[in-house]
Formats: sequence, structure tokens, C-alpha cells
Amino acid sequence: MQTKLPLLITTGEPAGIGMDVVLILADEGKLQDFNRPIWVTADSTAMQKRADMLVKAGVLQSCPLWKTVHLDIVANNFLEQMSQQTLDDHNNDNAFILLNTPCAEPVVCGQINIRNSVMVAKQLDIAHQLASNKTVAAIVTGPLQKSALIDAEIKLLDGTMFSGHTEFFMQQSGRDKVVMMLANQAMKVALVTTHLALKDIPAAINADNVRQTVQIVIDDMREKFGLTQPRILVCGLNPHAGEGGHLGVEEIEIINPVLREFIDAGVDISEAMPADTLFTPRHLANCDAVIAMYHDQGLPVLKSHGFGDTVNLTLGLPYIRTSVDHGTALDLAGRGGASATSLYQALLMANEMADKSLINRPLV
Ligand SMILES: NC(=O)c1ccc[n+]([C@@H]2O[C@H](COP(=O)([O-])OP(=O)(O)OC[C@H]3O[C@@H](n4cnc5c(N)ncnc54)[C@H](O)[C@@H]3O)[C@@H](O)[C@H]2O)c1
Ligand SMILES: N[C@H](C(=O)O)[C@H](O)COP(=O)(O)O
Repeated sequence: MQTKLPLLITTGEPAGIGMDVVLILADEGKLQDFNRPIWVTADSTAMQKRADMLVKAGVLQSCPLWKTVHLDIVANNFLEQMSQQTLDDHNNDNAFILLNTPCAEPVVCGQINIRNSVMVAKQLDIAHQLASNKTVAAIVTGPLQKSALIDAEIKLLDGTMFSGHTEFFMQQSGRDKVVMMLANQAMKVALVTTHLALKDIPAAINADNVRQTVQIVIDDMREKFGLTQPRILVCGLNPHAGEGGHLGVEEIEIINPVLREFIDAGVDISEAMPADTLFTPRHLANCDAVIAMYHDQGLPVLKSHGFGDTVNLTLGLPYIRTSVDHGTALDLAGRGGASATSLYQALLMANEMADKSLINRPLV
């Protein structure tokens, strides 16, 4: 009998492939690999329809079995509604428990309907609450369409525009700073800034932000990856790390002074390096994590070495959150062609962290 806490998967944008990849893993029997209950948030009607489509398309051998729990998610007391009785699954044939998060309107594969974006945000809210009160061991997020939430005028807690799971969970958790890290077999890349327009990045590269990012990476590499003395390489912001100040001064004035504080404290970390040479095999072979200054400095390099086998995780949260590396792939929803490997890797990492991590141990 499974006694461990569940892993919760949010399927995200209903018109995308979030439900498809869950159903594919269920069909392959891979949701049982973790020896934990798997809970999934999705619209129950859309999930059934998607399963039927994928069976018809020959993607699934048969329609997986699951148990649906109907919650009044608008009532805000859904945690109380989730009595153990409703969630205990005595039928081992069920691949997962579906927490029904109803859409406002019927889902059409591949077609974004912003009236369904409230339900996408509600999934994140449910996930945050279940992880915060330790009802689930970890959150594993499927892809959402950021533009749909923005067009639906869904805001973050501080009233700013929705920009991603990372920022959503950070604000819900009351944290000032978390770190987006993507990891695959080839490398781990953490980012100082996340979903920011390129023109806004230089202003966000300040000493506090760099210092907090480095500290969170060190702490979580120790706590979540078991590396007591992680070796970290840091990219500069400018070409050639500023070329001695001729191509920008952020390295000299902001980044290196902070990095030297860590070096002086005995941390195995570089000063700012030119990103183009940092991401070469010789350097990558000798480091545990790279810190890049912005999203498209680090992530394209990482994804070119394993899109589909990469996990996105948020460091610095009070709970474990991992995610797929891909987006909504509207072109593939309900048709076949979607790979579920990233979801599987994200579940594996969440499960390993939940097994090892101090985060889920009861507070004493
Ligand atoms: N975790 C997340 O929530 C997340 C991550 C990345 C992008 N997004 C969002 O997704 C939306 C679409 O972004 P995009 O078009 O740049 O990226 P995308 O990943 O949705 O698609 C890029 C290409 O990769 C293919 N692809 C994606 N996932 C695949 C899979 N599992 N198997 C096979 N092929 C796959 C797609 O068919 C497409 O050709 C955007 O709104 C973006 O913000 C969300
Ligand atoms: N940068 C992320 C990626 O490439 O996977 C993606 O935008 C998702 O970000 P969130 O996890 O914050 O939604």
C-alpha cells in the first residue's frame, strides 16, 4: 500500500498537450514508477474527451483508468472538502486521481480560449495550497500559455502581469526571490532574471539580485542535490564579460564584487566569464551548475543539449516544484506526436527530492 504523500501534476492550458502527456504516461504504466499516489488537476470532461481522441488516433492503447474527485473549487475551502475518504484510492487499477478543475467553456484542442484561463490559474492556486500544507510531496507543472493568462488579465499577487509559474509560486509563498533552474544530463543552468523583456534586464542585474541568486543556488544544490561543495560557473552579462569594461561595466561594478564575497568565503565559484566560452565542454565538465544572467543566455544552450529530457525547477521555494521543459505545443494537442519524456523526468526529479529532501519532513 502506498503511504507516501502524492505528487501533484497540474495539466495547465487545456487546449495544449498537458493532459496528453499525463495520459501517455498513464497508458505506458509509468505513473506507477514512483510508488506514490499521483494527483492531477484538469477539467474532467476535457480529460475524458482527450483520452478518447488519443485512443482513436492510436496514441493510447486504451483509455487509462482514473478516479475523479469533484471539488467546489470556487468555494475556497476545497482543502476541507478533500477528506481522506474521497482521496484514498482502493482501486489499484487507477493510474491517477483527477481533481476536477472545471473549465468555463468546452475545450477545443489547439485553440486558446481565454475564458478558460481562470481555471488554469486555479490549478496553480490549488497546487500551492496543497504543497504549502504538505498534503502533497511536490508539484509538477504542465505547460500553460502565458499570453492567455495575461490576455485574461490574471495578475500576480502584487498586481503585476502574470509572467510564469516561477513568479506565481514565489509570490504566493511570500518569498522575495526564487531561482529558475533547468537541468538535464548535460548541465544545470540557473538564471538571475526570469521572464523579463531584454531591455529591462540590465536594471535587474544588481548586487542584491546576484547575491541572492548565488546563495539560493548554493543552498539548494546542497539540500536538493546533495552537493556539499557545488562548483559554480557564472556568466557575465555583456559579450566577453565586458572586455575589461570596454563592452559594459556590470561585471566590474556589480557582478564580480559579489562573486568575490563568495570566493573569499570559500565557495567554489568563478568570477564572471564570457558566456560563449563558459558553455564549452571543457568548462562544463568541471562544474555542477552554471548561473546565467538572463533566460535566453542560458536556456537555448541547455535545451539544445536535451529538449524533451530537461526539467525546469524552482529553487528557494518552501516546497518542491518541478516542471516540463516544453510549452503548450498547441499544434500537437489531441493528435499525437507529443513526447512525455520531460514530464517523466520532472516526476522522477520531484520524487527523488521528496524522498531525500528536508522540506517535506514534519516540523519538530
Ligand atoms: N512550463 C511552461 O509552462 C512553459 C514552458 C515553455 C513555454 N511555455 C509557453 O508555451 C507557449 C508556446 O511556446 P513555444 O511555442 O515557444 O514552445 P512549445 O514548447 O510549445 O513548442 C515549440 C515546438 O516544440 C514542439 N514541442 C513542444 N513540446 C513538445 C513535446 N512534449 N513533444 C514533442 N514536441 C513538442 C511543438 O510542437 C513546437 O513545434 C508559450 O505561451 C510559452 O510561454 C510554457
Ligand atoms: N522558461 C521556462 C522554460 O523555458 O521552461 C518557461 O518559460 C516556464 O517558466 P515557468 O516555469 O516560470 O512557467
